Amino acid sequence: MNKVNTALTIAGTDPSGGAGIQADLKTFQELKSYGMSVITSVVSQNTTGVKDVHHLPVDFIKSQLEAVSSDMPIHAVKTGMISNMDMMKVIAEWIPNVSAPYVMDPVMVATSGDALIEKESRGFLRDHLLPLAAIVTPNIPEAEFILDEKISNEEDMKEAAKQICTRFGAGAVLVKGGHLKGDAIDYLYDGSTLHEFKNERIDTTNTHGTGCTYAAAITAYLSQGIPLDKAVEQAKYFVTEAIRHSFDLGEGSGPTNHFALREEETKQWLSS
Ligand SMILES: Nc1ncnc2c1ncn2[C@@H]1O[C@H](COP(=O)(O)OP(=O)(O)O)[C@@H](O)[C@H]1O
Ligand SMILES: Cc1ncc(COP(=O)(O)O)c(N)n1
Repeated sequence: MNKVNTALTIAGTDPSGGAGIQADLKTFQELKSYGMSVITSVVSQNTTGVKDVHHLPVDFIKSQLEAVSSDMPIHAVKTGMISNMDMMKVIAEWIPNVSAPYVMDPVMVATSGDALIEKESRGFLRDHLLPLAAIVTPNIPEAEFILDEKISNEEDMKEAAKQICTRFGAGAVLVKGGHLKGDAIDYLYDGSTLHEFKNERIDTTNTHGTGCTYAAAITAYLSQGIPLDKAVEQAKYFVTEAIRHSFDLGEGSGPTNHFALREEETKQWLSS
């Protein structure tokens, strides 16, 4: 019998394929986890920004969650865009029934600057979903909102990772430094140890969906039983290569390349 590890994403969509559900499923597939998805909102967006949003009825989100969990094993689960409090409540009630690591990407604003969740629901996300997560992956503006403090440098990022973990109760916190200048550095605090993940900053504006892709890669590796610090280390490599080999598609911030590792492998194979 074929054995496979499964990963579920609960998020909004991106018809241009670089972010949201589409980025998550591509990443799961590349990393050889069986991908499954529950859609929260259908988003009319592309590399230039969000045009329109259609929220699915909460009962329909519940129905999708029940359909997948009543039939399929779930080895890791990730959430992305959850637009409002009613959706958050349904998901927060459902998550504890799944005995699998939960990766929370606290999506608030897209790279284009468009808001993806209601402003007044951000606090609910922090207070009710974040404590359920094995790992939460805020970028700098998201970490600033969670703590209500400014984050200007690496020392602030390290402190923010610790504070979010201890004050709000996530199992681990990965503060991502994509929005600072200099090297692309992220800090993971797992409740006892601080880990640094550092890569050179790649000179590109093609960063649409990087946060989704990174969190999805962590989810895929966790679904395979890889320990958290290794899962983040490998996911950092995956997202860096996805940015390095990103595509100049669309008029705005282009998408990352989810099959970049295959290109690297092919190059290594050809030169060996
Ligand atoms: N230009 C870049 N070159 C290399 N890595 C980057 C670049 N921009 C972002 N990253 C990395 O991509 C990941 C996503 O980070 P970030 O942009 O902070 O999140 P988000 O997409 O949620 O805003 C992080 O590992 C960050 O360090
Ligand atoms: C449905 C959905 N979810 C998340 C993002 C954030 O993407 P980014 O990583 O570019 O901020 C997005 N643009 N759309």
